[in-house]
Amino acid sequence: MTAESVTVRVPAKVNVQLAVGGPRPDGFHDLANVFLAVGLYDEVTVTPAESLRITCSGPDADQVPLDASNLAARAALALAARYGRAADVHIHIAKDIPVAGGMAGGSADGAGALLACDALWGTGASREELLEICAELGSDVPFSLVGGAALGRGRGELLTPLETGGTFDWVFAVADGGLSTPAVYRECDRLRGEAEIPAPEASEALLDALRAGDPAALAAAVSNDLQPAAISLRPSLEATLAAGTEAGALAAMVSGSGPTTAFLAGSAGEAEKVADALRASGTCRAVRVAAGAVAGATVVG
Ligand SMILES: C[C@@](CO)(OP(=O)(O)O)[C@H](O)COP(=O)(O)OP(=O)(O)OC[C@H]1O[C@@H](n2ccc(N)nc2=O)[C@H](O)[C@@H]1O
Ligand SMILES: Nc1ncnc2c1ncn2[C@@H]1O[C@H](COP(=O)(O)OP(=O)(O)O)[C@@H](O)[C@H]1O
Repeated sequence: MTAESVTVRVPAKVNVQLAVGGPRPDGFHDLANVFLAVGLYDEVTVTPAESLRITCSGPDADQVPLDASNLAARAALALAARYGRAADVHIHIAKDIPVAGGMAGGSADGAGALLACDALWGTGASREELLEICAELGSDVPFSLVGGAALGRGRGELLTPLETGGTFDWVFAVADGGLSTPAVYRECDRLRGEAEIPAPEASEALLDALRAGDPAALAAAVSNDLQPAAISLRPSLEATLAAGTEAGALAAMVSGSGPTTAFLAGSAGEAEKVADALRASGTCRAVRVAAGAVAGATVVG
């Protein structure tokens, strides 16, 4: 690694509320998407190179595309195009966030590569410009840059930061294989049929619970409109959710579009107990423990 490398650390997310409106003419759905950044991280390192190249390491590395469809490559190309320069970097992704798991790993890499290239190239781009590029890359990418807790409106890209009054302890059960986000939204529409869909709104009780740092109150208020669709496409998630509930989790839910399932615990110690029980249950591929809220994309070296 040369002295010119820049490394950015970017967290995963869990959606503590995901309220989904009806389909829009552009194919997206309006959301009230309450994001919480949690301490599972990808690290994105950019180094000057002859031309754009991507490598990836980590347990799920074989599932990450290494061509121009990778969100990190798209981020580098978008920033380079805006500043009239070549995207001549080697991007290395040290991936710890489960792939296609509903934890925004690809979005994290997009935000990470953007911030890393910006620092390496010294573009002087404003925060607003970076957020604009993030929104072009994907609905969840702006949140990966910002982190903490935030309400995402529109398709999730219009962020309002939220206060959190304490740390929330989570357990994540990683499932075998991924779920396609567009397929889960389509299944949500199919299950809803002709029903009238109200405009999505953030729950006041949920925002109060975040502000108070109260896990029991948060557990009572969490919701995910994509959960029935994820379970419809992957019925085995029911068994994982039941195993976490039996183990004493305060709340058990699908993380975003899934198939990762998320369990809120009352303390770090409780989280370890839930994690042990999930590991023993044989209902998932891997179990991770992480707390949030944590900071968004951050230059670490
Ligand atoms: C569901 C959520 C919850 O945070 O994330 P995941 O759980 O998959 O990580 C997000 O809405 C995913 O955001 P992201 O993965 O960035 O989606 P995008 O790349 O913008 O869009 C991919 C596809 O998802 C669908 N999509 C996405 C966002 C949205 N508000 N409405 C949609 O219908 C569309 O079919 C779109 O073509
Ligand atoms: N840097 C990246 N890391 C992971 N997946 C990526 C990346 N760039 C593009 N993708 C694609 O995005 C899809 C969604 O992956 P990911 O962002 O991890 O999940 P989710 O959208 O469920 O949070 C993957 O199947 C993969 O094809």
